[in-house]
Amino acid sequence: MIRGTNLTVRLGGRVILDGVDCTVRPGRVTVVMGKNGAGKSTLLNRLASRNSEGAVAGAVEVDGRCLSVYDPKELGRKRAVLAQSVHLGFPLSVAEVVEIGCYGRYDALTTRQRRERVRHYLDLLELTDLRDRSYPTLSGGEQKRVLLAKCLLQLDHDGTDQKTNHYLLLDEPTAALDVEQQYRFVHLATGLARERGMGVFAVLHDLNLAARFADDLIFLKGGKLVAAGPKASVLTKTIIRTTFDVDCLIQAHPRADCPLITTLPYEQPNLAPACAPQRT
Ligand SMILES: Nc1ncnc2c1ncn2[C@@H]1O[C@H](COP(=O)(O)OP(=O)(O)OP(=O)(O)O)[C@@H](O)[C@H]1O
Repeated sequence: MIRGTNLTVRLGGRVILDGVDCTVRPGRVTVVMGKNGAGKSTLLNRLASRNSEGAVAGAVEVDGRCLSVYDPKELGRKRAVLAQSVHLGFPLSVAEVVEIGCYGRYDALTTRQRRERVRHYLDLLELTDLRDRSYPTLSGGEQKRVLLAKCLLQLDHDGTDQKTNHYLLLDEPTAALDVEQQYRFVHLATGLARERGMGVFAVLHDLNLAARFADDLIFLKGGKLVAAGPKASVLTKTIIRTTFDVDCLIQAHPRADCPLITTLPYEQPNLAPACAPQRT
């Protein structure tokens, strides 16, 4: 389990994360939600990094050991992080970017084993046709899938350490994906949690994707925890209103075993130019 206690981050003279407690459990999908600037990426970075910028209080334990005592390679084999966006300044091919996922075990794998793994994850993420393309020339959604393939390869455990927990920390993984790819991704991530016992932590903006995808939810507002816990207990109208300042309806989904959330429109903003001539 990844356990964060009293996580407090101060940046640019402001408290960005304020005494947040949270857990990421193996075999479960935990989704963090909140408005822009609520502190979601900051929380993810704090859970993922040995030296997190601006951390002024709190502790992170990964499977009972303090995050800061992990050797970087050991930590890299235990958890992979998909950042919100990654810009490469040099033209690596798609296959080369995915192969970076082998870094933590580079010496332990033969060239053939590395190639096989790269091929497997390119295939899994439907990237085989793009394998020789230059990464910077890909679309945003294609780049996201390449980085996800790299993360999965990073956690590929060869069947040798099945009992070791692995964690996938994803910052807006579906943001640039088309509708089909979003749902393919959701099935892949939930499959990794259910079948391989992976602990998945994801920042999402889509309430319905979260309602379908998450086991546990964390709601943040202004760097503070609004609520955290199993989906059934925290996915409520009151918590959504407190977090997003938006009213909603929560109904049973007609086709899936999860809630369906409809956000309700609020007053239209006045779009008239500020200096519009007054009508007489
Ligand atoms: N290095 C920094 N210096 C100053 N302020 C920062 C720094 N990094 C982040 N912030 C501020 O911290 C707040 C939280 O940022 P964070 O990226 O965690 O938000 P978020 O909830 O992930 O937002 P979004 O949904 O827009 O991605 C924001 O107001 C942001 O401007």
